Amino acid sequence: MTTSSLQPGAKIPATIVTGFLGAGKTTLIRNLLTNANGKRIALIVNEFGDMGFDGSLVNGCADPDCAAEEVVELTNGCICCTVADDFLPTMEMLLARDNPPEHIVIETSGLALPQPLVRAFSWPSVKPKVTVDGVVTVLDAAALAEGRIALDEDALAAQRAADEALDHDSPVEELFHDQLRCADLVVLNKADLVSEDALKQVHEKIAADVRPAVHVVTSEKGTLPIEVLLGRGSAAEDDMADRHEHHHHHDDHDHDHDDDDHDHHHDDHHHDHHHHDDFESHVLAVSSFASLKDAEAKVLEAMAQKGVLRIKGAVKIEGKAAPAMVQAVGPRVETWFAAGAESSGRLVVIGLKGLDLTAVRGLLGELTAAA
Ligand SMILES: Nc1nc2c(ncn2[C@@H]2O[C@H](COP(=O)(O)OP(=O)(O)OP(=O)(O)O)[C@@H](O)[C@H]2O)c(=O)[nH]1
Repeated sequence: MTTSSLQPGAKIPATIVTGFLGAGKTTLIRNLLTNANGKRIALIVNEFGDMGFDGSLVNGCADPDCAAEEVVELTNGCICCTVADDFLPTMEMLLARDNPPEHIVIETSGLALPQPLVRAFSWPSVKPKVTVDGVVTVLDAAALAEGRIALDEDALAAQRAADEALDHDSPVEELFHDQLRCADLVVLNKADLVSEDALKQVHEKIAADVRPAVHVVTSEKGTLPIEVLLGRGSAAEDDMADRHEHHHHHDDHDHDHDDDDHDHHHDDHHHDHHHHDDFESHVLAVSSFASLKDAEAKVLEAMAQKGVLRIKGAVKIEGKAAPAMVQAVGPRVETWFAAGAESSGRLVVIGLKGLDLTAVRGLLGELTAAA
């Protein structure tokens, strides 16, 4: 099965993974690459060393234009390159390859602010070809439960002092808030190390810093389904207004009111009997929709049901030969006709265990026998 659903000529989606030292970014990404299912992912990191790839996963680079130490090919078809000097040249080099990646994942250094990196995607050589699919902020739930941002705050301070590119005047808490504010998905990692109650408190503590409609999921060792991590379609580079950096922070609560519903959604799907979120996915057979608009409206409504994170598939629209592709994540639903494609007449619904399947079925269709 291929997970690629790019429209022809579509921009390559890029996912930015942020989070402080030791939060579990590398662990999460390693997991993601292992479960790439043949999707060709390019990974941009500051240091290869961190990734801990074993030799069997690494090949020499086939591209004569790139220095071997800057780019490595992984045997699962993925590529990994380091940001040697600057982010943009690395990106341009990736885009110029004969066989460009299907998805780009960028691991930021723990102290980098995501906002300036997202803005770099508006650069003329990059903007037409790539879009920010989502900013994933990984948090160390164990450290946060103890009232710390990183378990090893001394190491964090040392990392900070050593990095001349950083603005040393802003307190580390501000960086933390900014990483949260820019997130399209927040991962509360290391859930195995904390109690249910502590996890709940951490969740409450960060809630005000997370933008409305952003999901907070918990994980152990960053193990999350690829569909939850990738394909969020946030186009963050065109949506910076609400991802502001620290200084406007106090205004945030005003925005939050109209989205109380969403916030409740996040709040009640955690902390049942397990320390990490379990996910479930269902395949629904959909008869047909009256129009693209009708499909969009129903899928949007289904996305608002408790626990639903993602809906995708290809469905029939009455009177149309071409099937409509459906991609939905968070508050965004995209539909488009894909001439020549087969309509599976099916939608895959992915979400947290216990999602409101009855409501979703009422809106979209029936479970297929295979599900
Ligand atoms: N117990 C537990 N340990 C974890 C979990 N996730 C990661 N770790 C461990 O935490 C340590 C840091 O994880 P990394 O993935 O290297 O963290 P990072 O955010 O990439 O850290 P830097 O690259 O140093 O910024 C490693 O020893 C991991 O094995 C988790 O869910 N539970």
